[in-house]
Amino acid sequence: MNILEVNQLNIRDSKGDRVLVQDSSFHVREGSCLAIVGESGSGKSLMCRAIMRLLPSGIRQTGEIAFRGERLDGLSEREMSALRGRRICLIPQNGMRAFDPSYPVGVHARETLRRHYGWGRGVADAKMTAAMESIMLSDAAELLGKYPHELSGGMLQRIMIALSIVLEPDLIIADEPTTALDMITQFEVVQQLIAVRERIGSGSSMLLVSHDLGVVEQLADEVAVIKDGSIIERGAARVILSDARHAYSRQLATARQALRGTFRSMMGEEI
Ligand SMILES: Nc1ncnc2c1ncn2[C@@H]1O[C@H](COP(=O)(O)OP(=O)(O)OP(=O)(O)O)[C@@H](O)[C@H]1O
Repeated sequence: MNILEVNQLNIRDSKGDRVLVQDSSFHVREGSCLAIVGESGSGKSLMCRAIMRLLPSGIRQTGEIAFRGERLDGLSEREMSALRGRRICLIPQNGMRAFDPSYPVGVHARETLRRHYGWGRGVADAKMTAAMESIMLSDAAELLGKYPHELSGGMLQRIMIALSIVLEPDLIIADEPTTALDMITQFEVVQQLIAVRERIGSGSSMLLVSHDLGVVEQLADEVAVIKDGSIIERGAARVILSDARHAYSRQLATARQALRGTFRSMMGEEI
């Protein structure tokens, strides 16, 4: 069964009258991870935000988006906001964007958990602390007391991952979760995303966006390749990464070889 189905998604800049994403269709199977890969500017982030119905003003979307068979494009804003975070959790590209800059990150986490689960401060903090410890973030109390600008992008991303462990969403959308992180932090964040999928119930479904096929190889079951706003190839991750039909996909796959060696050596495997 598909947890997410996107049909004929079109995204257009209504001011500039530019087509940014064209006729894109894809689905995420229950319990599996679909990676959308493509170079910078190809439309990946816009797709994620379109699913969450969080596109900036001036950008228009058309097409069908169904989550567990229910059309998201037909929901009211109130229904959609009840679903965001709780059932579909977006880990955005920029960790800073995930948190309200005017409050310590713990206040944001508490408020999110109160809104979705009705938990008070004590329960919310205890759950966050346990989730943070489970992904090797110690000193939870100190971290939760800090404002977003006092923490690095990688740390904010990890706190967001901890929050998604507590929220137990049905679907995680991870938009370039490792961009702008150094190699060690990238490796840790990927390990934590693997752990999140294992930890949440029978295995959380994931839509992963990345231009880094080293990361995709670690996480994805299936891959869709996007170029200039259109999906040009889809298939099982091992096929796309090793035997893609499209020249552009093969080019991306070649670029991954260098990263693959680094990841393997970090994992202690022989290259
Ligand atoms: N608010 C906006 N108004 C107009 N054009 C936009 C807006 N946001 C994004 N775009 C354009 O849409 C295209 C796709 O952007 P998008 O951010 O989805 O790319 P991406 O594949 O996620 O790349 P990256 O990994 O660099 O973020 C780009 O050409 C970008 O300039």
